[in-house]
Amino acid sequence: MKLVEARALTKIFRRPDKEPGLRGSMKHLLRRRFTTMTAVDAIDLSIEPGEALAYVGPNGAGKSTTIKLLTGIVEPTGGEVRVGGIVPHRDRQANARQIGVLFGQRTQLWWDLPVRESLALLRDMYDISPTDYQRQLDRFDEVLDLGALLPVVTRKLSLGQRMRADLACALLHQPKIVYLDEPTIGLDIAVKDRVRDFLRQLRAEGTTIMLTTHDLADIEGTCERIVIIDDGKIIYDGGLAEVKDRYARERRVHLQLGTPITAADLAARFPAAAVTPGEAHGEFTISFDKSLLTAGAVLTGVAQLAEVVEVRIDEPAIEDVVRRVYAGELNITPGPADAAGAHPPSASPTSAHPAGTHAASARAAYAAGAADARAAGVPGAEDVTGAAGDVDPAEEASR
Ligand SMILES: Nc1ncnc2c1ncn2[C@@H]1O[C@H](COP(=O)(O)OP(=O)(O)OP(=O)(O)O)[C@@H](O)[C@H]1O
Repeated sequence: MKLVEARALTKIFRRPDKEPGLRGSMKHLLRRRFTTMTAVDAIDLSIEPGEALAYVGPNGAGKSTTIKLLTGIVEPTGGEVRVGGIVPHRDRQANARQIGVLFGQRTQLWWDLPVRESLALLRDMYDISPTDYQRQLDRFDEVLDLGALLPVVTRKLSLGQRMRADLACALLHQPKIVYLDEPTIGLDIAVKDRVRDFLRQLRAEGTTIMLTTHDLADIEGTCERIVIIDDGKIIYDGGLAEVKDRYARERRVHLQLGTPITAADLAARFPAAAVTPGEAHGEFTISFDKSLLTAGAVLTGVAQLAEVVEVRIDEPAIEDVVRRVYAGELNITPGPADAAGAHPPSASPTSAHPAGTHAASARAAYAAGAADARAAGVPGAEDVTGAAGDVDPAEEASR
C-alpha cells in the first residue's frame, strides 16, 4: 500500500488585493478584491513506504504548500490526499502521530525552554514510553551529538545546533514518514555535512523521506527519486540517476599536459568535443557529450599526442541539470520508463497559471545561481508560516 497518495491535489490561495495604508484598507472594506494564486496545481504524487524522495523546484514553485497539504496544516482546494490511509486535514492529530516535520526556516522547539524540556513535552504529547524515549535520546546523541544541547535554552542555540535539535524533535516519535523542508538552509559546510550524513543514515534505516531543498548536494546519496515542481505543477517524476543520465550527458576532462600542444591540435583530434585552454600553460578542458565520446577515448587520444601529467573528470551536478530545466534550456518530458513506470508525471492541466510571472522571475533567480531567491526579492518567498493561519481567512470564509 502506498504511504502517500495524492490525486489532482490543488491549493489555491486568495490574497486580498488592497492598496497600502488606511485609505487602502477602507476601500478594501467597501469593495473587496482578491488575487488568486494556484500554489499547487492538480498534482498526482504517490510515495511508497521506505522511499526517499527529493522534491525540488524554484522559489514559489509550491513545495512548502505541498508539504503543508500532506501535514494537514493547509486544507486542499481540490483533489484528494491520504497519508497512511488518513486524510491529513480531516484528522490532523492522528496524522501528526505518523509524520515528522522539519521546516528549516522555523523551529518547533519552545523558544524559552531548554531542548530537554521541549523533547519531554513532545514525549508526553506523543505518549512515548520511557524506554523508547531514552533509546531515541541515545541514538540522537550518537548521530547528532544531542547530549551537549539538552540543557541549552532554544534561543541560545546557534542555527546549526537548532537544526540538530529540530531533527531530533521531528524523529522522536519514530514517524512513518518525515518531511524535511530545507533542512540545511543557512548552515555552514561542516554542519551541512553532518545533517547530510544523518539523512543518509535515516535512509539506510528505511525511513520514508520527502526532502525539499535548494541545495541539491543534500539529495545525492539520500534520494534515488526526484520530483521537480514548477508553477505548482509536477514537471518531472523519476529516478535521480535517470535524470542525470538523460539530461546531464556533458562530461569535462581537465588536463595538464607536459608536451607543447595547442587547443587547435586537440580540437582537430576530437571534432565532436569543445576544447578550451586553461589559464596555466599546458592546461586544457575537453567537453563532450558522453553519448558521442568516452572519457577513456579522450584520454587515449590525448596520450597519443602529448604527455598527460594530470587528469580530472567532471560530471555535471544535479543542481546544474535542474537549473537548466528551470531556465527552460532543457525540455524535460517523461521518458519511456516514466510513461510506463511507477511514478507517472502529473496529469495536471496546462492552463495559464496566475503565478506565471512570479514563477518565471523565480526561475530566472534560480538560473542566475541565486541559492535563495528571497535575497532577490521574489514575492511570497517569506510568506510561509507553519501555523493554521496559513489558510487565507477570506478563503476559509468563502468555503
Ligand atoms: N498563505 C498563503 N497565502 C497566499 N499565498 C501563499 C501562501 N502560502 C504560499 N503562497 C504562495 O503560493 C506559492 C507557492 O509557495 P510555496 O511556499 O509553496 O513555494 P516553495 O516552492 O516552497 O517556495 P520556497 O522555495 O521559496 O520556499 C507562492 O507564490 C506563495 O507566495
